[in-house]
Amino acid sequence: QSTSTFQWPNALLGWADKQLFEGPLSILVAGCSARDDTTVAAQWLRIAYHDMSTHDIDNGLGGLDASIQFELDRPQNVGEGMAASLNDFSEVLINSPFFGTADVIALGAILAVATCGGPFIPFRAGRIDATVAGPATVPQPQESLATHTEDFRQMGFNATEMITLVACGHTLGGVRQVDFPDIIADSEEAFVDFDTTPAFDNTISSVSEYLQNTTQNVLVVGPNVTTRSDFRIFSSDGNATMQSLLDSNTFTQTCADLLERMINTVPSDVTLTQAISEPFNYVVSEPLFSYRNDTLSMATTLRVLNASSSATVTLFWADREGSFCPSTGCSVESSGSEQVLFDINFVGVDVGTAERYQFNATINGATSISKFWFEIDNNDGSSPITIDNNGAGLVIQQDSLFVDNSRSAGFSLPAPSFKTFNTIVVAVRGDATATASIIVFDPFSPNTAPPFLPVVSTVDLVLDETNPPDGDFTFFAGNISRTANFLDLTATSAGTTYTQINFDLSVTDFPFIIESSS
Ligand code: HEM
Repeated sequence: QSTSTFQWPNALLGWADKQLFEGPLSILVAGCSARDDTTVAAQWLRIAYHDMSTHDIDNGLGGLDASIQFELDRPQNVGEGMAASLNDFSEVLINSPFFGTADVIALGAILAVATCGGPFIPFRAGRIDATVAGPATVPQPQESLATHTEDFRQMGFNATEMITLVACGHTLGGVRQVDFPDIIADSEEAFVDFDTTPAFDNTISSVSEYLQNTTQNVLVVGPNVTTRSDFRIFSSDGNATMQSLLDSNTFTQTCADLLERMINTVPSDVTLTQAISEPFNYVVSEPLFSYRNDTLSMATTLRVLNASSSATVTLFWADREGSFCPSTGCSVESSGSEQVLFDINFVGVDVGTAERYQFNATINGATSISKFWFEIDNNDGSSPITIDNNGAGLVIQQDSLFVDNSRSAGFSLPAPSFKTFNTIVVAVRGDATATASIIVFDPFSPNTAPPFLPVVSTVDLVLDETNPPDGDFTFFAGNISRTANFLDLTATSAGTTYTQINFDLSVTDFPFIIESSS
């Protein structure tokens, strides 16, 4: 078993891998053409820097914490790209109870740099979103070199690192006339790019064009001398740092290191996960259960990196007492597989191939399941590989409370309501005297302008008249938004409370029922 696979369950690492390698942000940011209203990469990098700029190394507060959502009315955060980026991040609906907007901003910066041909910066997740604005500490172009040097020191970067970080940032995008009419007077010019290539590079870039005195960067040569902040910063050490960045390997490597430090600048009480730079070897999706006629069904998938085309993959499980039951067949071969689409390919990052194997296990309802594991036989004479969570197995925390995958459904109501919703049916081991509720996490924000905050609500479930008791189970139901992606379940039955946290709704495959008016 590979060490590049995390101990299951780990909702944060699983989600971080999924959003980095298979998530929708790569599709949204793909392409790095000259700056216009359709290219988003540059503004995604800028927002990460502005959000990080609230860090104060002296007291450990601030950093990349999504406080930018509450700071957009400040002159230092002027820019149409700011609200637009937050809108992009909100629309993809990838926030979750443990993966906030700050993680999405960091991920956006990584993918923006990659799609423009820059280095692929490893991703750490686990940032904590601020709930209020941070201090007003983002440097502005009209401020002095001394002010900027002190601002960057406070963020954790010395004077040389300041020069480099600005040069790395200002190889993408440029200045918008509507945002900075004092810098670009000509209202006919919508954008003035920092350099003549949209790419993240130094060959024809902010660095070489600056040193050759051919730069068009308005923060270097703009008519307004007061706002030539890049000129003051770049020349502050007699161009020594800029000269060193002429070497393209130095440029790429130094930018990779500093941008990584930038996006990982977080309040000192925040602990980030391990760095992820390649997909985990094996990823197991949320097991989906359903109970019918005394039988428990479990569906799950296993993603295998660089899978062999001749592989046979088998799911095994142990019953409630922990025993394995070969005679009654506690194992099932995968029902099929599909090639994984690594969306990160859209930004030019090649992470190899993977196959996702599907499993549908039919489990004796009375003896149930306590844990499962997988075996991969490549059928090439090599020993089969066991995927068993470092020996512990993939443990089902309890089998007395679960979302019933085949009884839950999506609905679309006819006019005049036109409402759409999911009806979540939850199975509880117990009778009608049990109670059940769910905490619903919906990443869709009703706000039309930042902050785009997720909606978290509690729904008390009611006894489900359409699903009469079956075996030991009674069913409870409630309606939730179709964009909700995570649930915490709680039920109390005969004095015992059961819980299941972070149930991943995004992998469910409920039927969708369109009701007609007749
Ligand atoms: C003293 C420090 C800095 C100042 C005064 C400054 C100033 C500016 C200004 C005025 C713009 C134009 C924004 C607009 O019109 O929307 C801009 C754009 C940009 N800045 Fe900076 N910046 C600084 C440092 C940085 C750093 C450290 C980074 C990242 C590492 C960065 C990344 C960017 C990017 C990518 C853009 C282009 C945005 C776009 O095209 O939408 N900046 N900067």
